[in-house]
Amino acid sequence: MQLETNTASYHISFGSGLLQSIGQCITDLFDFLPTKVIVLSDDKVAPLYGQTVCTSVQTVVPDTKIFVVQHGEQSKSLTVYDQVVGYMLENNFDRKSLVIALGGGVVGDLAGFVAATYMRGIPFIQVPTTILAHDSSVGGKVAINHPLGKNTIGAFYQPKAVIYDVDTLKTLPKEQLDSGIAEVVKHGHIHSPELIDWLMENYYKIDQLNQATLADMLYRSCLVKANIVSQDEREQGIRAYLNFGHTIGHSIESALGYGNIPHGIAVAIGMVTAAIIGYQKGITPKHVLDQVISVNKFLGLPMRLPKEVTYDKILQYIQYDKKNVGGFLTFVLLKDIGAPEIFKGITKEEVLDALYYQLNIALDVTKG
Ligand SMILES: NC(=O)c1ccc[n+]([C@@H]2O[C@H](COP(=O)([O-])OP(=O)(O)OC[C@H]3O[C@@H](n4cnc5c(N)ncnc54)[C@H](O)[C@@H]3O)[C@@H](O)[C@H]2O)c1
Ligand SMILES: O=C(O)C(=O)C[C@@H](O)[C@H](O)[C@H](O)COP(=O)(O)O
Ligand SMILES: [Zn+2]
Repeated sequence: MQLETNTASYHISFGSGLLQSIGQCITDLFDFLPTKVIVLSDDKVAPLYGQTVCTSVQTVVPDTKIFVVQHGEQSKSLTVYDQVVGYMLENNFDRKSLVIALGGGVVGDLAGFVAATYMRGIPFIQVPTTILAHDSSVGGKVAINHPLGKNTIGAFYQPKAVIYDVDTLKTLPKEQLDSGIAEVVKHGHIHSPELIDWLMENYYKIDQLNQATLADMLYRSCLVKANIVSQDEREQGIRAYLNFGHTIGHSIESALGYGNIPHGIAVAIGMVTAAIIGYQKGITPKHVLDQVISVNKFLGLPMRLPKEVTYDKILQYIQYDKKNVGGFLTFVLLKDIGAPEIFKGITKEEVLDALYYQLNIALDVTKG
């Protein structure tokens, strides 16, 4: 799959055994080989795949080093960013060096932000290893978190390539499956009713981690993402649709302290809240709200806020959402499945009403 934006054009490869060929990819991508390569990974992924990647890259760039951060959302921080940049400076990484992000969305966002800012920008390649990272590795949003707001320190900076070796998914813990599927559901709700149907029909194989079905799902979901990003790289309009469920989702993540809920799980809850807000405003038809709820139920995705998150905290953190303009809360709401729209000026009362409603349906669903 090729993604064309205003600033870049790059290939997203899906397949088996791709980690072993990253060295060759680098040769194909660059007229002049990078001077040095830093492979950024985390302490769960590096022991599994770090050596394979480094060995492949070292065949073309002998000066390749791996830098390993702790796994988890806490690594998307200024502190860890500072450690990576410090390491690169001390080891004489220059403007012709290359960053490779080997891992899930945390490593991808962090490494991308390092690449975007190190000496005002050096190239990077995304090597995603989670299901969720089909979303994070494509499209060039790179960021770290501030304690007050998710991804509030970041950039739009496209990778030179995305290399998705689906063999890596064999070691992904099962609990990461749901989080990744939530972003597939999001892509379906905003752009592709067919993707939702496909997901429901194929869920048995997905749940069994059937590799071919997983690869098919990632391809279908990436198509949606690539389509939207190619039309609106810098979120001047329709790219905000990709934020469906994220206003509340990000607030839940911030309220719990980063790393205490997987991103996709928070988004799954946020999609239900957004569907309720839309329903209560007369924008989202009841059958669409019902479908959002039933898809979550079918896939075993949660419906309600974690008990520890108070409504006050949600109202506090939604203030820092990047979609807000001039202090007006902005939500992506559904007019239909596959037909989102951006709504400015949602009030805190409307959000609170939706959260009460959500608690009640969540209780009903649990009873049922
Ligand atoms: N930039 C974007 O457009 C975008 C889109 C969606 C999400 N995100 C960001 O992505 C992050 C979440 O990404 P994630 O869900 O991939 O989380 P993650 O990167 O934390 O990975 C989840 C866990 O799985 C482990 N892991 C990863 N790959 C593995 C493998 N193949 N085998 C065994 N273990 C493996 C990791 O060590 C980690 O513990 C969030 O910070 C979110 O904000 C960004
Ligand atoms: O690519 C996008 O655009 C998205 O919104 C994708 C989201 O799934 C992702 O979580 C993104 O990082 C959220 O963006 P943000 O601008 O709200 O931080
Ligand atoms: Zn997301």
